[in-house]
Amino acid sequence: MAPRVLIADKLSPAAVAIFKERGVETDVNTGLDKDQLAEIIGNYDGIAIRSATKITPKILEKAKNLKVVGRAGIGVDNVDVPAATQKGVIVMNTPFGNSITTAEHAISLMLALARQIPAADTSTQAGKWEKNRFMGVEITGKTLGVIGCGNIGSIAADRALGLRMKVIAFDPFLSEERAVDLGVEKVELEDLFRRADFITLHTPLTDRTRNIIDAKAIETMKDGVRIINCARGGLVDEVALRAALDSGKVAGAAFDVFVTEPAKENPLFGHPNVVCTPHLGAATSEAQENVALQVAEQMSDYLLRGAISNAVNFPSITAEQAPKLRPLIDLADKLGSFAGQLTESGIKQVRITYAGAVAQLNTRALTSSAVAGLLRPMLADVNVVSAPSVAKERGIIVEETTREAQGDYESLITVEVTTERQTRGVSGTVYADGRPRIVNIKGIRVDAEFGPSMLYVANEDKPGFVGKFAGILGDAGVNIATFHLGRDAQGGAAIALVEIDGAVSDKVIEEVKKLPQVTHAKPLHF
Ligand SMILES: NC(=O)c1ccc[n+]([C@@H]2O[C@H](COP(=O)([O-])OP(=O)(O)OC[C@H]3O[C@@H](n4cnc5c(N)ncnc54)[C@H](O)[C@@H]3O)[C@@H](O)[C@H]2O)c1
Ligand SMILES: O=C(O)CC[C@@H](O)C(=O)O
Repeated sequence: MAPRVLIADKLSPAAVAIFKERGVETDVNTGLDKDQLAEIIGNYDGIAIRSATKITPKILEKAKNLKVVGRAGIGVDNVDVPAATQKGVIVMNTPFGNSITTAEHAISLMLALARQIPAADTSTQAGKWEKNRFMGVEITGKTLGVIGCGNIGSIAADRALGLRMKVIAFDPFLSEERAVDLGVEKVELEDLFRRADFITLHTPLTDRTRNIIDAKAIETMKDGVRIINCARGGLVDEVALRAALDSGKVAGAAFDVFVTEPAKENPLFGHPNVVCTPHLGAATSEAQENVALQVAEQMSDYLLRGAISNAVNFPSITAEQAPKLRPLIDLADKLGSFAGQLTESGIKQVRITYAGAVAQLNTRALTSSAVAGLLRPMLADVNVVSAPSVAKERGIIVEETTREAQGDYESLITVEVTTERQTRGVSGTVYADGRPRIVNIKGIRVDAEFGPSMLYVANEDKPGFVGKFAGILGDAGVNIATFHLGRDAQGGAAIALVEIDGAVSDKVIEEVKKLPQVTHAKPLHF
Protein backbone atom coordinates (compact mmCIF):
# COMPACT_ATOMS: atom_id res chain seq x y z
CA MET A 1 0.00 0.00 0.00
CA ALA A 2 1.31 3.44 -0.88
CA PRO A 3 2.33 5.60 2.09
CA ARG A 4 0.03 8.50 2.91
CA VAL A 5 1.09 12.02 3.86
CA LEU A 6 -0.99 14.82 5.35
CA ILE A 7 -0.02 18.33 4.25
CA ALA A 8 -1.25 20.25 7.29
CA ASP A 9 0.08 23.76 6.60
CA LYS A 10 0.05 25.91 3.50
CA LEU A 11 2.84 24.52 1.31
CA SER A 12 3.75 25.36 -2.28
CA PRO A 13 1.85 23.05 -4.72
CA ALA A 14 5.30 21.82 -5.76
CA ALA A 15 5.17 19.48 -2.74
CA VAL A 16 1.99 17.69 -3.89
CA ALA A 17 3.46 17.30 -7.36
CA ILE A 18 6.62 15.66 -6.01
CA PHE A 19 4.72 13.30 -3.68
CA LYS A 20 2.46 12.25 -6.56
CA GLU A 21 5.35 11.72 -8.94
CA ARG A 22 7.04 9.49 -6.36
CA GLY A 23 3.93 7.42 -5.57
CA VAL A 24 3.06 8.88 -2.14
CA GLU A 25 -0.62 9.65 -1.53
CA THR A 26 -1.34 13.10 -0.12
CA ASP A 27 -4.24 14.90 1.53
CA VAL A 28 -4.05 18.67 1.88
CA ASN A 29 -5.98 19.71 4.97
CA THR A 30 -4.75 23.00 6.44
CA GLY A 31 -5.99 24.99 9.42
CA LEU A 32 -7.02 21.99 11.52
CA ASP A 33 -7.27 22.64 15.26
CA LYS A 34 -5.53 20.24 17.63
CA ASP A 35 -8.60 18.08 18.20
CA GLN A 36 -9.31 17.76 14.50
CA LEU A 37 -5.68 16.86 13.85
CA ALA A 38 -5.66 14.32 16.68
CA GLU A 39 -8.73 12.68 15.16
CA ILE A 40 -7.19 12.04 11.74
CA ILE A 41 -3.43 11.82 12.35
CA GLY A 42 -3.67 8.05 12.87
CA ASN A 43 -4.37 7.64 9.14
CA TYR A 44 -1.00 9.01 8.04
CA ASP A 45 2.58 7.80 7.63
CA GLY A 46 3.89 11.32 7.31
CA ILE A 47 2.88 14.88 8.05
CA ALA A 48 4.31 17.89 6.22
CA ILE A 49 4.10 21.18 8.13
CA ARG A 50 5.38 24.74 8.35
CA SER A 51 5.19 26.61 11.66
CA ALA A 52 1.44 26.69 12.35
CA THR A 53 0.78 23.02 13.12
CA LYS A 54 2.04 21.92 16.53
CA ILE A 55 3.22 18.34 16.83
CA THR A 56 2.70 17.75 20.54
CA PRO A 57 3.03 14.57 22.63
CA LYS A 58 -0.78 14.30 22.51
CA ILE A 59 -0.82 14.36 18.72
CA LEU A 60 2.06 11.87 18.62
CA GLU A 61 0.14 9.58 20.96
CA LYS A 62 -2.67 9.38 18.40
CA ALA A 63 -0.27 9.09 15.47
CA LYS A 64 -0.17 5.30 15.45
CA ASN A 65 1.20 5.03 11.90
CA LEU A 66 3.33 8.16 11.80
CA LYS A 67 6.91 7.64 10.66
CA VAL A 68 8.05 11.08 9.66
CA VAL A 69 7.35 14.75 10.35
CA GLY A 70 8.63 17.00 7.55
CA ARG A 71 9.13 20.67 8.41
CA ALA A 72 9.26 22.87 5.32
CA GLY A 73 11.55 25.40 6.96
CA ILE A 74 14.27 25.63 9.61
CA GLY A 75 12.95 25.89 13.16
CA VAL A 76 11.34 22.74 14.54
CA ASP A 77 10.20 24.47 17.72
CA ASN A 78 6.59 23.57 16.85
CA VAL A 79 7.54 19.88 17.05
CA ASP A 80 8.20 18.09 20.33
CA VAL A 81 11.35 16.44 19.00
CA PRO A 82 12.19 14.36 22.12
CA ALA A 83 8.63 12.99 22.12
CA ALA A 84 8.87 12.22 18.41
CA THR A 85 12.26 10.56 18.91
CA GLN A 86 10.90 8.48 21.72
CA LYS A 87 8.10 7.33 19.39
CA GLY A 88 10.61 6.53 16.66
CA VAL A 89 9.25 9.31 14.45
CA ILE A 90 11.89 10.95 12.27
CA VAL A 91 11.73 14.75 12.24
CA MET A 92 13.22 16.34 9.12
CA ASN A 93 13.69 20.01 8.25
CA THR A 94 15.07 21.94 5.28
CA PRO A 95 17.94 23.89 6.86
CA PHE A 96 18.99 26.18 4.01
CA GLY A 97 15.98 26.67 1.69
CA ASN A 98 14.73 29.93 3.22
CA SER A 99 17.98 31.48 4.56
CA ILE A 100 18.44 34.07 1.80
CA THR A 101 14.81 35.12 1.94
CA THR A 102 14.90 35.56 5.72
CA ALA A 103 18.14 37.56 5.61
CA GLU A 104 16.53 39.78 2.96
CA HIS A 105 13.55 40.32 5.26
CA ALA A 106 15.86 41.46 8.06
CA ILE A 107 17.55 43.94 5.71
CA SER A 108 14.14 45.13 4.44
CA LEU A 109 13.02 45.76 8.01
CA MET A 110 16.24 47.62 8.79
CA LEU A 111 15.70 49.94 5.81
CA ALA A 112 11.99 50.32 6.65
CA LEU A 113 12.99 51.40 10.17
CA ALA A 114 15.70 53.78 9.01
CA ARG A 115 13.27 55.67 6.74
CA GLN A 116 10.00 55.01 8.63
CA ILE A 117 8.53 53.63 5.40
CA PRO A 118 5.37 51.99 6.86
CA ALA A 119 4.30 55.09 8.80
CA ALA A 120 5.15 57.38 5.89
CA ASP A 121 3.13 55.16 3.56
CA THR A 122 0.07 55.24 5.83
CA SER A 123 0.33 59.03 6.23
CA THR A 124 0.81 59.65 2.50
CA GLN A 125 -2.06 57.41 1.48
CA ALA A 126 -4.22 59.25 4.02
CA GLY A 127 -3.53 62.39 1.98
CA LYS A 128 -1.43 64.08 4.70
CA TRP A 129 1.81 64.78 2.76
CA GLU A 130 3.82 65.11 6.03
CA LYS A 131 7.18 65.83 4.44
CA ASN A 132 8.70 67.21 7.63
CA ARG A 133 7.48 64.44 9.95
CA PHE A 134 9.59 61.63 8.56
CA MET A 135 13.28 62.44 9.03
CA GLY A 136 15.27 59.25 8.50
CA VAL A 137 18.84 58.09 9.14
CA GLU A 138 21.41 57.01 6.55
CA ILE A 139 22.62 53.38 6.58
CA THR A 140 26.01 53.97 4.93
CA GLY A 141 28.84 54.01 7.44
CA LYS A 142 26.59 52.88 10.31
CA THR A 143 27.50 49.86 12.44
CA LEU A 144 25.29 46.78 12.26
CA GLY A 145 25.60 44.36 15.18
CA VAL A 146 24.72 40.79 14.16
CA ILE A 147 23.87 38.50 17.06
CA GLY A 148 24.18 34.94 15.72
CA CYS A 149 26.28 34.68 12.57
CA GLY A 150 25.11 31.32 11.19
CA ASN A 151 23.37 30.72 7.85
CA ILE A 152 21.00 33.68 7.98
CA GLY A 153 23.16 36.03 10.08
CA SER A 154 26.09 35.65 7.68
CA ILE A 155 23.90 36.39 4.64
CA ALA A 156 22.45 39.46 6.42
CA ALA A 157 26.03 40.54 7.21
CA ASP A 158 27.04 40.14 3.57
CA ARG A 159 24.09 42.23 2.37
CA ALA A 160 24.80 44.92 4.97
CA LEU A 161 28.42 45.10 3.83
CA GLY A 162 27.04 45.64 0.32
CA LEU A 163 25.14 48.62 1.74
CA ARG A 164 28.50 49.96 2.99
CA MET A 165 27.77 49.31 6.63
CA LYS A 166 30.41 48.26 9.15
CA VAL A 167 29.40 44.83 10.47
CA ILE A 168 30.33 43.50 13.91
CA ALA A 169 29.17 40.06 15.04
CA PHE A 170 28.74 38.21 18.28
CA ASP A 171 28.56 34.44 17.98
CA PRO A 172 30.50 32.14 20.31
CA PHE A 173 30.77 29.60 17.49
CA LEU A 174 32.18 32.04 14.93
CA SER A 175 35.90 31.48 14.39
CA GLU A 176 38.26 34.38 13.72
CA GLU A 177 39.02 32.88 10.28
CA ARG A 178 35.34 32.67 9.31
CA ALA A 179 34.80 36.24 10.55
CA VAL A 180 37.65 37.42 8.31
CA ASP A 181 36.18 35.48 5.35
CA LEU A 182 32.82 37.12 5.94
CA GLY A 183 34.36 40.57 6.32
CA VAL A 184 32.90 41.07 9.79
CA GLU A 185 34.59 41.95 13.07
CA LYS A 186 34.06 39.31 15.75
CA VAL A 187 33.25 41.04 19.04
CA GLU A 188 31.98 40.26 22.52
CA LEU A 189 28.30 40.89 23.20
CA GLU A 190 29.03 43.88 25.46
CA ASP A 191 31.06 45.54 22.67
CA LEU A 192 28.30 44.89 20.18
CA PHE A 193 25.73 46.52 22.46
CA ARG A 194 28.05 49.48 23.04
CA ARG A 195 28.94 50.07 19.39
CA ALA A 196 25.98 49.10 17.18
CA ASP A 197 23.64 51.62 15.55
CA PHE A 198 21.43 48.75 14.36
CA ILE A 199 21.20 45.30 15.94
CA THR A 200 19.80 42.26 14.14
CA LEU A 201 19.19 38.91 15.84
CA HIS A 202 19.78 35.56 14.12
CA THR A 203 20.16 32.96 16.85
CA PRO A 204 17.90 30.10 17.81
CA LEU A 205 15.87 30.51 20.99
CA THR A 206 17.72 28.53 23.66
CA ASP A 207 18.23 28.84 27.41
CA ARG A 208 21.30 30.95 26.63
CA THR A 209 19.64 33.29 24.12
CA ARG A 210 16.24 33.84 25.78
CA ASN A 211 16.04 37.59 26.61
CA ILE A 212 19.58 38.10 25.30
CA ILE A 213 18.31 41.68 24.89
CA ASP A 214 16.73 42.71 28.20
CA ALA A 215 16.48 45.97 30.14
CA LYS A 216 20.07 45.68 31.40
CA ALA A 217 21.44 45.09 27.91
CA ILE A 218 19.44 47.99 26.48
CA GLU A 219 20.94 50.34 29.11
CA THR A 220 24.41 49.62 27.71
CA MET A 221 23.40 50.34 24.10
CA LYS A 222 23.93 53.55 22.14
CA ASP A 223 21.15 56.10 22.48
CA GLY A 224 18.99 55.85 19.38
CA VAL A 225 19.83 52.23 18.58
CA ARG A 226 17.41 50.31 16.30
CA ILE A 227 16.66 46.62 16.84
CA ILE A 228 15.49 44.01 14.30
CA ASN A 229 14.30 40.51 15.20
CA CYS A 230 13.59 38.06 12.40
CA ALA A 231 14.72 34.98 14.31
CA ARG A 232 12.51 33.94 17.22
CA GLY A 233 10.18 35.64 19.69
CA GLY A 234 11.64 35.57 23.19
CA LEU A 235 15.16 36.68 22.20
CA VAL A 236 14.15 40.20 23.26
CA ASP A 237 12.25 41.16 26.42
CA GLU A 238 9.31 42.88 24.71
CA VAL A 239 8.18 44.80 27.82
CA ALA A 240 11.68 46.18 28.44
CA LEU A 241 11.98 47.15 24.79
CA ARG A 242 8.64 48.95 24.87
CA ALA A 243 9.81 50.97 27.89
CA ALA A 244 13.04 51.87 26.06
CA LEU A 245 11.07 52.92 22.96
CA ASP A 246 8.80 55.06 25.12
CA SER A 247 11.79 56.76 26.77
CA GLY A 248 13.49 57.31 23.40
CA LYS A 249 16.57 55.25 24.37
CA VAL A 250 15.74 52.91 21.48
CA ALA A 251 14.83 54.80 18.32
CA GLY A 252 13.01 51.97 16.59
CA ALA A 253 12.31 48.27 16.49
CA ALA A 254 11.26 45.98 13.65
CA PHE A 255 9.90 42.57 14.63
CA ASP A 256 8.81 39.60 12.54
CA VAL A 257 8.58 37.17 15.47
CA PHE A 258 6.93 37.47 18.88
CA VAL A 259 6.85 35.78 22.25
CA THR A 260 3.25 34.71 21.57
CA GLU A 261 2.26 33.84 18.01
CA PRO A 262 -0.05 34.46 16.33
CA ALA A 263 0.49 37.88 17.94
CA LYS A 264 -2.95 39.41 18.32
CA GLU A 265 -1.77 41.70 21.12
CA ASN A 266 1.79 42.65 21.98
CA PRO A 267 3.58 45.27 24.14
CA LEU A 268 5.27 46.63 21.01
CA PHE A 269 2.07 47.21 19.08
CA GLY A 270 0.92 50.79 18.62
CA HIS A 271 4.30 52.47 19.13
CA PRO A 272 5.00 54.91 16.28
CA ASN A 273 8.60 53.70 15.85
CA VAL A 274 7.78 50.02 15.64
CA VAL A 275 7.41 48.05 12.40
CA CYS A 276 5.88 44.57 12.60
CA THR A 277 5.28 41.70 10.18
CA PRO A 278 3.44 38.45 10.95
CA HIS A 279 6.35 35.94 10.83
CA LEU A 280 6.96 36.60 7.14
CA GLY A 281 10.72 35.95 7.20
CA ALA A 282 10.44 32.88 4.96
CA ALA A 283 7.49 34.12 2.93
CA THR A 284 8.70 34.43 -0.65
CA SER A 285 7.58 32.21 -3.48
CA GLU A 286 11.20 31.20 -4.10
CA ALA A 287 11.85 30.11 -0.51
CA GLN A 288 8.49 28.37 -0.20
CA GLU A 289 9.10 26.44 -3.41
CA ASN A 290 12.60 25.48 -2.22
CA VAL A 291 11.43 24.17 1.13
CA ALA A 292 8.31 22.45 -0.26
CA LEU A 293 10.27 20.62 -2.96
CA GLN A 294 12.96 19.61 -0.52
CA VAL A 295 10.63 18.38 2.19
CA ALA A 296 8.58 16.32 -0.28
CA GLU A 297 11.74 14.74 -1.73
CA GLN A 298 13.12 13.90 1.69
CA MET A 299 9.86 12.48 3.04
CA SER A 300 9.29 10.36 -0.10
CA ASP A 301 12.85 9.01 0.07
CA TYR A 302 12.31 7.99 3.66
CA LEU A 303 8.83 6.52 3.30
CA LEU A 304 9.62 4.60 0.11
CA ARG A 305 13.31 3.70 0.50
CA GLY A 306 14.18 4.20 4.13
CA ALA A 307 16.79 6.84 3.25
CA ILE A 308 17.18 9.57 5.85
CA SER A 309 18.43 13.09 5.23
CA ASN A 310 18.26 16.32 7.24
CA ALA A 311 16.69 14.50 10.15
CA VAL A 312 17.14 16.45 13.36
CA ASN A 313 16.79 13.34 15.49
CA PHE A 314 18.55 10.59 13.55
CA PRO A 315 21.65 10.13 11.39
CA SER A 316 21.50 9.24 7.73
CA ILE A 317 21.84 5.53 7.72
CA THR A 318 20.64 2.44 5.84
CA ALA A 319 18.09 -0.01 7.24
CA GLU A 320 20.70 -2.84 7.44
CA GLN A 321 23.17 -0.81 9.51
CA ALA A 322 20.58 0.47 11.96
CA PRO A 323 20.33 -2.21 14.70
CA LYS A 324 24.10 -2.40 15.40
CA LEU A 325 24.71 1.31 15.17
CA ARG A 326 21.72 2.68 17.03
CA PRO A 327 23.05 2.35 20.64
CA LEU A 328 26.50 3.59 19.59
CA ILE A 329 24.96 6.54 17.76
CA ASP A 330 23.12 7.38 20.93
CA LEU A 331 26.38 7.10 22.90
CA ALA A 332 28.31 9.32 20.45
CA ASP A 333 25.57 11.96 20.57
CA LYS A 334 25.50 11.95 24.37
CA LEU A 335 29.30 12.17 24.67
CA GLY A 336 29.26 15.11 22.21
CA SER A 337 26.42 16.73 24.11
CA PHE A 338 28.26 16.27 27.41
CA ALA A 339 31.33 18.01 25.97
CA GLY A 340 29.20 20.72 24.25
CA GLN A 341 27.32 21.60 27.40
CA LEU A 342 30.61 22.09 29.25
CA THR A 343 32.09 24.23 26.47
CA GLU A 344 31.86 27.99 27.01
CA SER A 345 34.27 29.29 24.35
CA GLY A 346 34.90 28.78 20.62
CA ILE A 347 35.71 25.22 19.59
CA LYS A 348 38.83 24.76 17.46
CA GLN A 349 39.02 21.02 17.11
CA VAL A 350 37.20 17.83 17.98
CA ARG A 351 38.91 14.45 17.83
CA ILE A 352 36.80 11.30 18.01
CA THR A 353 38.57 8.04 18.68
CA TYR A 354 36.95 4.66 18.09
CA ALA A 355 38.61 1.73 19.83
CA GLY A 356 37.71 -1.96 19.58
CA ALA A 357 34.67 -3.39 17.77
CA VAL A 358 33.17 0.02 17.07
CA ALA A 359 36.17 0.86 14.88
CA GLN A 360 34.91 -1.71 12.31
CA LEU A 361 31.51 -0.01 11.93
CA ASN A 362 30.25 3.03 9.99
CA THR A 363 32.09 5.59 12.11
CA ARG A 364 31.00 8.49 9.85
CA ALA A 365 27.46 8.30 11.18
CA LEU A 366 28.91 8.08 14.69
CA THR A 367 31.18 11.08 14.15
CA SER A 368 28.27 13.08 12.74
CA SER A 369 26.25 12.13 15.76
CA ALA A 370 29.03 13.18 18.18
CA VAL A 371 29.52 16.51 16.38
CA ALA A 372 25.75 17.15 16.30
CA GLY A 373 25.58 16.49 20.05
CA LEU A 374 28.54 18.82 20.58
CA LEU A 375 27.10 21.71 18.52
CA ARG A 376 23.45 21.36 19.53
CA PRO A 377 23.71 23.48 22.70
CA MET A 378 24.76 26.42 20.47
CA LEU A 379 23.18 25.96 17.03
CA ALA A 380 19.64 26.07 15.68
CA ASP A 381 18.57 22.53 14.91
CA VAL A 382 21.94 21.22 13.82
CA ASN A 383 21.42 17.63 12.77
CA VAL A 384 23.55 14.56 12.26
CA VAL A 385 23.57 15.08 8.52
CA SER A 386 24.53 18.74 8.53
CA ALA A 387 26.82 18.65 11.61
CA PRO A 388 30.12 17.92 9.78
CA SER A 389 29.58 20.67 7.18
CA VAL A 390 28.38 23.10 9.84
CA ALA A 391 31.56 22.35 11.82
CA LYS A 392 33.67 22.86 8.68
CA GLU A 393 31.97 26.16 7.86
CA ARG A 394 32.78 27.36 11.35
CA GLY A 395 36.43 26.35 10.99
CA ILE A 396 36.19 23.51 13.52
CA ILE A 397 38.61 20.70 12.66
CA VAL A 398 36.96 17.27 13.05
CA GLU A 399 39.39 14.35 13.32
CA GLU A 400 38.49 10.71 13.44
CA THR A 401 40.86 7.96 14.64
CA THR A 402 40.30 4.22 14.88
CA ARG A 403 42.23 1.84 17.13
CA GLU A 404 42.36 -1.79 18.17
CA ALA A 405 40.49 -2.78 21.35
CA GLN A 406 41.55 -0.67 24.31
CA GLY A 407 41.57 -1.74 27.95
CA ASP A 408 38.46 -3.24 29.45
CA TYR A 409 35.94 -2.25 26.84
CA GLU A 410 34.74 -4.11 23.77
CA SER A 411 34.03 -0.72 22.19
CA LEU A 412 35.16 2.66 23.45
CA ILE A 413 34.37 6.08 21.96
CA THR A 414 36.35 9.13 23.08
CA VAL A 415 35.33 12.70 22.20
CA GLU A 416 38.14 15.21 22.78
CA VAL A 417 37.30 18.89 22.33
CA THR A 418 39.92 21.64 22.01
CA THR A 419 38.75 25.22 22.62
CA GLU A 420 40.64 28.49 22.81
CA ARG A 421 41.23 27.70 26.49
CA GLN A 422 41.68 23.95 26.95
CA THR A 423 41.34 20.37 25.74
CA ARG A 424 38.70 18.21 27.41
CA GLY A 425 38.07 14.52 26.71
CA VAL A 426 35.18 12.20 27.60
CA SER A 427 34.87 8.49 26.85
CA GLY A 428 31.97 6.11 26.86
CA THR A 429 30.89 2.62 26.00
CA VAL A 430 27.76 0.51 25.56
CA TYR A 431 27.44 -2.61 27.72
CA ALA A 432 25.41 -5.71 26.84
CA ASP A 433 22.24 -4.01 28.14
CA GLY A 434 22.51 -1.63 25.14
CA ARG A 435 22.62 1.46 27.38
CA PRO A 436 25.33 4.10 26.85
CA ARG A 437 27.68 4.78 29.77
CA ILE A 438 30.23 7.51 30.39
CA VAL A 439 33.43 5.86 31.66
CA ASN A 440 36.07 8.58 31.62
CA ILE A 441 35.98 12.35 32.05
CA LYS A 442 39.21 14.34 31.60
CA GLY A 443 41.27 11.21 32.39
CA ILE A 444 39.25 10.38 35.51
CA ARG A 445 37.49 7.01 35.53
CA VAL A 446 33.77 6.88 36.31
CA ASP A 447 30.97 4.54 35.33
CA ALA A 448 27.68 6.39 34.95
CA GLU A 449 24.59 6.15 32.82
CA PHE A 450 23.29 9.33 31.21
CA GLY A 451 20.14 10.63 32.88
CA PRO A 452 17.74 13.29 31.58
CA SER A 453 18.85 15.73 34.28
CA MET A 454 22.36 15.61 35.73
CA LEU A 455 24.77 17.71 37.71
CA TYR A 456 28.50 17.75 36.90
CA VAL A 457 30.89 18.95 39.58
CA ALA A 458 34.68 19.18 39.38
CA ASN A 459 36.38 19.46 42.74
CA GLU A 460 39.56 18.91 44.69
CA ASP A 461 39.66 15.50 46.36
CA LYS A 462 39.50 16.81 49.94
CA PRO A 463 37.43 15.51 52.86
CA GLY A 464 34.06 17.11 53.54
CA PHE A 465 32.91 17.75 49.99
CA VAL A 466 30.42 14.89 49.51
CA GLY A 467 28.49 15.54 52.72
CA LYS A 468 28.18 19.28 52.13
CA PHE A 469 27.27 18.81 48.45
CA ALA A 470 24.58 16.22 49.21
CA GLY A 471 23.38 18.50 52.04
CA ILE A 472 22.86 21.43 49.64
CA LEU A 473 20.84 19.25 47.27
CA GLY A 474 18.85 17.74 50.14
CA ASP A 475 18.07 21.17 51.67
CA ALA A 476 16.85 22.35 48.25
CA GLY A 477 14.57 19.30 47.98
CA VAL A 478 16.55 17.91 45.05
CA ASN A 479 16.35 14.12 44.98
CA ILE A 480 19.53 12.27 43.97
CA ALA A 481 18.83 9.32 41.66
CA THR A 482 22.43 8.15 41.15
CA PHE A 483 25.77 9.48 42.43
CA HIS A 484 29.12 8.69 40.81
CA LEU A 485 32.53 9.86 42.02
CA GLY A 486 35.95 9.62 40.45
CA ARG A 487 39.42 11.07 41.01
CA ASP A 488 42.81 10.95 39.35
CA ALA A 489 44.78 10.49 42.57
CA GLN A 490 44.26 10.74 46.31
CA GLY A 491 43.99 14.45 47.07
CA GLY A 492 44.04 15.26 43.34
CA ALA A 493 41.37 16.29 40.83
CA ALA A 494 37.98 14.72 41.37
CA ILE A 495 34.56 14.79 39.75
CA ALA A 496 31.02 14.00 40.80
CA LEU A 497 28.34 13.08 38.27
CA VAL A 498 24.93 13.08 39.81
CA GLU A 499 21.61 12.17 38.27
CA ILE A 500 18.78 14.12 39.84
CA ASP A 501 15.01 13.96 39.63
CA GLY A 502 13.80 17.17 37.96
CA ALA A 503 15.69 20.39 37.49
CA VAL A 504 18.07 22.23 39.78
CA SER A 505 17.87 26.01 40.24
CA ASP A 506 20.67 28.50 39.51
CA LYS A 507 20.69 29.31 43.24
CA VAL A 508 21.58 25.72 44.13
CA ILE A 509 24.34 25.68 41.49
CA GLU A 510 25.73 28.91 42.94
CA GLU A 511 25.73 27.37 46.45
CA VAL A 512 27.56 24.29 45.15
CA LYS A 513 30.11 26.53 43.43
CA LYS A 514 30.77 28.26 46.74
CA LEU A 515 31.99 25.03 48.39
CA PRO A 516 35.73 25.47 48.92
CA GLN A 517 36.65 22.23 47.11
CA VAL A 518 34.56 22.94 44.00
CA THR A 519 36.18 24.30 40.83
CA HIS A 520 33.25 23.85 38.41
CA ALA A 521 29.56 22.97 38.65
CA LYS A 522 27.06 22.71 35.82
CA PRO A 523 23.62 21.20 35.20
CA LEU A 524 23.46 18.90 32.16
CA HIS A 525 20.48 17.64 30.16
CA PHE A 526 20.31 14.59 27.92
N1 LIG B 1 11.43 34.76 10.64
C1 LIG B 1 11.42 33.62 9.97
O1 LIG B 1 10.48 33.32 9.25
C2 LIG B 1 12.59 32.71 10.05
C3 LIG B 1 12.96 31.97 8.91
C4 LIG B 1 14.04 31.12 8.99
C5 LIG B 1 14.73 30.98 10.18
N2 LIG B 1 14.33 31.68 11.27
C6 LIG B 1 15.06 31.56 12.54
O2 LIG B 1 16.30 32.25 12.41
C7 LIG B 1 17.23 31.72 13.36
C8 LIG B 1 18.58 31.51 12.72
O3 LIG B 1 18.50 30.52 11.72
P1 LIG B 1 19.82 30.01 10.97
O4 LIG B 1 19.36 29.13 9.88
O5 LIG B 1 20.72 31.15 10.65
O6 LIG B 1 20.46 29.14 12.12
P2 LIG B 1 22.00 28.71 12.26
O7 LIG B 1 22.03 27.52 13.14
O8 LIG B 1 22.64 28.59 10.92
O9 LIG B 1 22.65 29.95 13.01
C9 LIG B 1 22.40 30.27 14.34
C10 LIG B 1 23.66 30.93 14.88
O10 LIG B 1 23.40 31.39 16.20
C11 LIG B 1 24.60 31.22 16.94
N3 LIG B 1 24.35 31.20 18.38
C12 LIG B 1 23.91 30.19 19.16
N4 LIG B 1 23.84 30.59 20.44
C13 LIG B 1 24.26 31.89 20.45
C14 LIG B 1 24.41 32.85 21.48
N5 LIG B 1 24.13 32.56 22.75
N6 LIG B 1 24.84 34.08 21.14
C15 LIG B 1 25.13 34.38 19.86
N7 LIG B 1 25.03 33.50 18.83
C16 LIG B 1 24.58 32.27 19.14
C17 LIG B 1 25.15 29.90 16.45
O11 LIG B 1 26.53 29.76 16.72
C18 LIG B 1 24.84 29.97 14.96
O12 LIG B 1 25.94 30.45 14.22
C19 LIG B 1 16.57 30.46 13.90
O13 LIG B 1 15.97 30.75 15.14
C20 LIG B 1 15.49 30.16 12.88
O14 LIG B 1 14.44 29.38 13.40
C21 LIG B 1 13.29 32.56 11.22
O1 LIG C 1 7.32 28.54 7.64
C1 LIG C 1 7.38 29.74 7.99
O2 LIG C 1 6.67 30.59 7.51
C2 LIG C 1 8.38 30.19 9.06
C3 LIG C 1 9.68 29.54 8.88
C4 LIG C 1 10.77 29.94 9.84
O3 LIG C 1 10.36 30.39 11.06
C5 LIG C 1 11.76 28.81 9.96
O4 LIG C 1 12.22 28.53 11.06
O5 LIG C 1 12.11 28.23 8.91
